[in-house]
Amino acid sequence: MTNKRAVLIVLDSVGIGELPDAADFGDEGADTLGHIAQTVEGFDMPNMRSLGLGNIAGVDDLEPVDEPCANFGRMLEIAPGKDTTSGHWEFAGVMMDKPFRTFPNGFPDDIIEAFCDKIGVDGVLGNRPESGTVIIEELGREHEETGKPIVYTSADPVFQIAAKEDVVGLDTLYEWCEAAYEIVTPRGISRVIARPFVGEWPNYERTANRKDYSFPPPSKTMMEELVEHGVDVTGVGKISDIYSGRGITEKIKTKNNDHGVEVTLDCMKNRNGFIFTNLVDFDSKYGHRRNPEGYAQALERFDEQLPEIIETLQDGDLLIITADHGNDPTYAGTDHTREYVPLVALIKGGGWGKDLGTRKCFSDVGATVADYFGVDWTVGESFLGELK
Ligand SMILES: O=P(O)(O)O[C@H]1O[C@H](CO)[C@@H](O)[C@H]1O
Ligand SMILES: [Mn+2]
Ligand SMILES: [Mn+2]
Repeated sequence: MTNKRAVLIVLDSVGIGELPDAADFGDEGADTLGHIAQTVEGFDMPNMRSLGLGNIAGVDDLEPVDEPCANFGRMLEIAPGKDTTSGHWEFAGVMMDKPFRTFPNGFPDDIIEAFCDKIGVDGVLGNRPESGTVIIEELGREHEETGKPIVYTSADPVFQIAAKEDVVGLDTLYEWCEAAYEIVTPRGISRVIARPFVGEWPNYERTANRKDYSFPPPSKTMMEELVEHGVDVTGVGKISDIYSGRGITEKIKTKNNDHGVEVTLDCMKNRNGFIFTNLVDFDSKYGHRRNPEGYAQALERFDEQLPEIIETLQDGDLLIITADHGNDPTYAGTDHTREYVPLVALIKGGGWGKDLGTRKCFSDVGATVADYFGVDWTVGESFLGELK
């Protein structure tokens, strides 16, 4: 058992500018944070800037500070995907040799037929890449009349099933997802997602009963190594789902970003070990919805909460704040964007103001966390020494 604490907060989708291979993903010029700053008048994150956010190479739309109170840098993604799973697995040292499969024209007949046979329905609605809110508004009434599942995907390797809670029932929706998981994961899809919704057309609302069924990581995660060495790992938000529970000793689901921060603070006060949080609203509520104003407000809200996070750290605690991919709310389409992610890191009572440079892969995060707990881990390069 350890009495140390490391806190990793992933601001889901808060990218800071195109990666060198962005064109391969159709994402040239994407810059989530930069374009929000350029589009939304008065946008600022003074507390993140005081940690060094504006000092990061390429972050040109937020003012740098003379003496950043944290260490700062940016990270390159190696994984051949810009989805949440690829990014998070890379944090944990799971390197993918081939990308997951995406279905820009919808799922082929054999997949849909196998799915329908297995759940006993005579067809699905949708079956194309689409925004989840757009597709339920378009097909929700037909779904209410027929009871057929709304199936859709995105630029991510995901099979998503939307159903109205009072039409299909949550248990049935979850059974459909389990059936789909058996069919689609052998075909290179990383995740099946239940997307329940409620309400009356056209004011449907998606609910927190969303459930993700993730393909397990193909190799050991850094967190499994921690657990083997007696370090507790608490996953806050969708962390446990992303790793299929591997290396997570306790999972705490959250309703929204505020709740995610609240739970993280509570864990910091009452737990030891690795506290690993994902704040997904930036991505799901604003990035995919192409809503820069909402995105800016959510970022400013996190920024307001940051001082309490810093104050709650105890001497010697490690804090890392980063992101898993971009989702530029001013970019064409409604999908993620291939971007650098920011890196802000400190040890309470340790050094500050160091430029951690451009890290060669997201796995440096996992290597640093393992190093912090004194656990041997070979994937990625630890920057712990720079923080002391
Ligand atoms: O548009 P919605 O339904 O929010 O879906 C988004 O959420 C999925 C998983 O995070 C992404 O693949 C994207 O399609
Ligand atoms: Mn994500
Ligand atoms: Mn997303």
